[in-house]
Amino acid sequence: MAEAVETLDGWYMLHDFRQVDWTAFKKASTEEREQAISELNHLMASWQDVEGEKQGSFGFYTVIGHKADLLFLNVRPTMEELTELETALNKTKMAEYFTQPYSYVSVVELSTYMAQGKDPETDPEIQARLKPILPKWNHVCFYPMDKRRQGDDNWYMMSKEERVKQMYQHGMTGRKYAGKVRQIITGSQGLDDWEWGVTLFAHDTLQFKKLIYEMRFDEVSARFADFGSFYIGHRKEREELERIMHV
Ligand code: VOV
Repeated sequence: MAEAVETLDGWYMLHDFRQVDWTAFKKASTEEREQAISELNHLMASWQDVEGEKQGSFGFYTVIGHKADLLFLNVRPTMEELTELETALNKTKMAEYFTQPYSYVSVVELSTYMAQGKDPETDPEIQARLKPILPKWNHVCFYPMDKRRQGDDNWYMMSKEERVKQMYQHGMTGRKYAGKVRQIITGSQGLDDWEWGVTLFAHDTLQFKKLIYEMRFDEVSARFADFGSFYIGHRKEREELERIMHV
C-alpha cells in the first residue's frame, strides 16, 4: 500500500506577479508618478525590514515576456500576513497602474524521503530551509507542478520504497548544480491550483535550462511530472524602482 510521506512545513510564500499599464502610467502627471513610486518604495522598505528582523523574506524582480512585468516575492510565518501585505500593495497609488496576471500561494516544504534522524525543531540547517531568506542571486525561475495520476503512471499509488528510490535519484541530479542553482520547493496541495511550486535561483539563467533539461530524464520527472507556466525574473534592488518605473 502506498502511504503519504511526512512533510515538514515552514513559512508561507506568495508569488505576486504584476503587469504595468504603461499607457496609463505615462498619462499620469509627474507628481502622481513620483507619489506612486515613493509610496511603493516605502512599502518595499517595510518588507525589507521584516527580513532584517528574520520574520520573513522579500525579493523584487523584473519579469521577462508577456506573462508579467514584476514579481513581488514574500515569505512569512503565516498566510494572514501574506494576505495583509498583498492588500497593502493593492491599496497603493501604484496599484492603480497594475494588474495581477498571476499569483501563487504555497508553503515551504521538506519531504522526509531522505530523513536523517535529525530533530527538525532544533536542527539549524532544517530550520534555515523551512524559514528561508531568499538568496540574493541574480535570477529567479518559478513554475508550478503536479505529480501525475494516470494509469500506470500514478505517483500516489507507488510504494514508499519506490518513491524514495526515485527521489534519491532526483536529489543526486540536483546536487550536481550546487553553487549554480538553489531551489525552494513549496507545497500547495489544497492551497493553490497545482501540487507544488518550484522556485529556483541562479547567477546565470542558462543554468535553469540545463538543470531542468537534465532532470527531465530522471524517472520522477520523465514519468510523473506535469508542469504549469514558467516565469523568469531578474532580481532588483529596491533603489532601482525609480529607474524601472521611469517613463
Ligand atoms: C537545485 C537542485 C535541486 C536539488 C538539490 C533538489 C533536491 C531535492 C531533494 C533532496 C528532495 C527530497 C527532500 C526534500 O527536500 O523535500 C526534493 C524534493 C522535491 N523536489 Fe527537488 N531538488 C532540486 C531541484 C528541483 C527541481 C528543478 C524540481 C522540479 C522538477 C523538474 O523536473 O523540473 C524539483 C521538484 C521537487 C519536488 C516537487 C519535491 C517534493 C517531492 C515530493 O513528492 O514530496 N526539485 N528535491
